[in-house]
Amino acid sequence: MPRYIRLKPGCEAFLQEVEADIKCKLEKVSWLPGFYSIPPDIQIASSKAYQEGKIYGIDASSGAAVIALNISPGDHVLDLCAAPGAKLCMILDLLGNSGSATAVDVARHRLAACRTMLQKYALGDRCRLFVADGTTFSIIPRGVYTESQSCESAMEEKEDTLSEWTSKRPWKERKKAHKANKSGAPQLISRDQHPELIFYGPHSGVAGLTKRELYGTICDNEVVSQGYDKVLVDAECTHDGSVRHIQKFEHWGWKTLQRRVLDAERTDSLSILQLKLLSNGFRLLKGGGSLIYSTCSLTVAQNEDVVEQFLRNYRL
Ligand SMILES: C[S@@+](CC[C@H](N)C(=O)[O-])C[C@H]1O[C@@H](n2cnc3c(N)ncnc32)[C@H](O)[C@@H]1O
Repeated sequence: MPRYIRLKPGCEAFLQEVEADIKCKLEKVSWLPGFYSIPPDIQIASSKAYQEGKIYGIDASSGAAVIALNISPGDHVLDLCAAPGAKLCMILDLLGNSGSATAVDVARHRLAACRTMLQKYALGDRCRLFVADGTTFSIIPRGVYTESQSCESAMEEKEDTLSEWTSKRPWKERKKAHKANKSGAPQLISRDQHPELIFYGPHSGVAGLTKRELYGTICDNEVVSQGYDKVLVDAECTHDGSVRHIQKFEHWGWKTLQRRVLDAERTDSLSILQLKLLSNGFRLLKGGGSLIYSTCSLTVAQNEDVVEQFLRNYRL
């Protein structure tokens, strides 16, 4: 199985330099712009090109899911299960200097890794990251504006206006994060917890909004005109379609395959989660927009069945 890399747009002139750096020839993937295949034994993590953010390690199948979104300039894109962020980086590269991307993930530590990746590739300008449950996430791209406001509440809100992002968090927040880190448990947000904004870029549309505008909700009818142009639901799954993931069972022991991949209770609850994520992603989609549902599983239960059930629910 070959491995794949994606060249950062604008770095095409460095192709030969990258080849010399990782000591192999890059084979262009004809159907996937910017993608190249390399032999499986090539390690890119220690290369200069990777460390300088000229190349990304990303599977061709991940690239295919993003290409299917058909991103156009100015699109507001929602990535509902975004961490660790390989597809999000590609979305932001395709958006360039227009539109915005909103990335959501239920796992704080995974989304924090995504933030690090955005910083490495200098892609955070038009992006905002929310730790939130994608099955209930309700924040629209540009904020909810309320027309009739008393003078007093307008004053109060002015004080609540979000200024430019700073990585300096109030000590209470830092203490909480430190405590959670120390416990070693995965930091997952619950369904009814308020979304937590852990990063936003200067052109993400957040700075200047009041918290009420940012977190305000609108009715489903209004989403038709104010929702996202493109939604990616790259749902949590059993990863059985990833050869590299399945190879890890050589190390974990094949006996654990039953528990990790084939367990009926786990796959049933995953299908329910997948359907909820897909339905909520669709709820936030603008009229005429496009949604891509993807998984890295090959099971019918996590793909065709979920989509079929979704279409039945919406009578589509
Ligand atoms: C297949 S991974 C996504 C990979 C990612 N799109 C990328 O390209 O790097 C699935 C992600 O879904 C997240 N997830 C699981 N349940 C979720 C939920 N209820 N809401 C939002 N994200 C969820 C997991 O934390 C995990 O990061």
